[in-house]
Amino acid sequence: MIQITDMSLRIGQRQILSNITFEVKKGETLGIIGPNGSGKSSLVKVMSRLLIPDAGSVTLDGKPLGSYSSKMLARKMAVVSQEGLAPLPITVEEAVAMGRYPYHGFFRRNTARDAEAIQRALVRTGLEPLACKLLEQLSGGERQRVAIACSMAQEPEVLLLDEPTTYLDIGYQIGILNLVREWQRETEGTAVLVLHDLNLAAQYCDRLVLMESGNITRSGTIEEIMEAKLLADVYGVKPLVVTHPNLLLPQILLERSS
Ligand SMILES: Nc1ncnc2c1ncn2[C@@H]1O[C@H](COP(=O)(O)OP(=O)(O)OP(=O)(O)O)[C@@H](O)[C@H]1O
Repeated sequence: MIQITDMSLRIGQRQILSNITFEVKKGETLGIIGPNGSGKSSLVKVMSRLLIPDAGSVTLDGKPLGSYSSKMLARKMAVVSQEGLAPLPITVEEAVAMGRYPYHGFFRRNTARDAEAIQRALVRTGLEPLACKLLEQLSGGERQRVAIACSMAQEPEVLLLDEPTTYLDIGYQIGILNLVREWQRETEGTAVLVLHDLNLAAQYCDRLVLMESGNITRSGTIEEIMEAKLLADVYGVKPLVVTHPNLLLPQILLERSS
């Protein structure tokens, strides 16, 4: 669905990403992990055309990303950025309605089809009771849910979520990731998730891409990435890899150093 080949990105004099090659397959959940500053957000920005690489290619459904009009791209792909939604004085419903922009522009009235998509996104994200509240009256976690509702109202084929669980308590973290999973089941959508929590990444992703200093150190199955020596080298910690007793997936336990 998305193919990135030999892609490199410079910003000013700085090499941010180098020789990135990987594929996101239709219907899968791909996790991007790696230490702070390793290039995960920059990679998501390239995948969503917010940053233009200076070498290599990025294609979506076989066509260069650059060949899509903004509206066509927004119908295919929705992005929830790390920054989330600002606490603006607009209602939750108005914010979610912005997700319909690619179908009619900002200044046209919502059609019945738009209203249906907005309502579905509000229900799916459990935001219906908050529909008339202002964003500025919501908690950070609730605003995060609004950002995701907005991206779902967009009815994309691919959702790119950059650290969707940052600042959220464990209940909200699981809630957000379950939401994405349910959306995928219902729509056969594709998801790319940047996650810091490796245990959640192992539970919710089909495959992982591990980044380090602007490069992909390894990409592969959960078992191939959740490997003690590899994670120790990349993160500089001493992880103990154990098997989750119910899910039978690798999970890590960390040891304090002194
Ligand atoms: N606009 C910019 N100008 C210069 N350097 C930048 C710019 N944006 C990002 N960088 C640098 O690129 C590198 C990768 O940043 P990026 O935000 O992609 O990393 P990340 O893996 O998402 O980090 P984090 O986990 O901390 O969010 C960092 O060293 C960062 O300082």
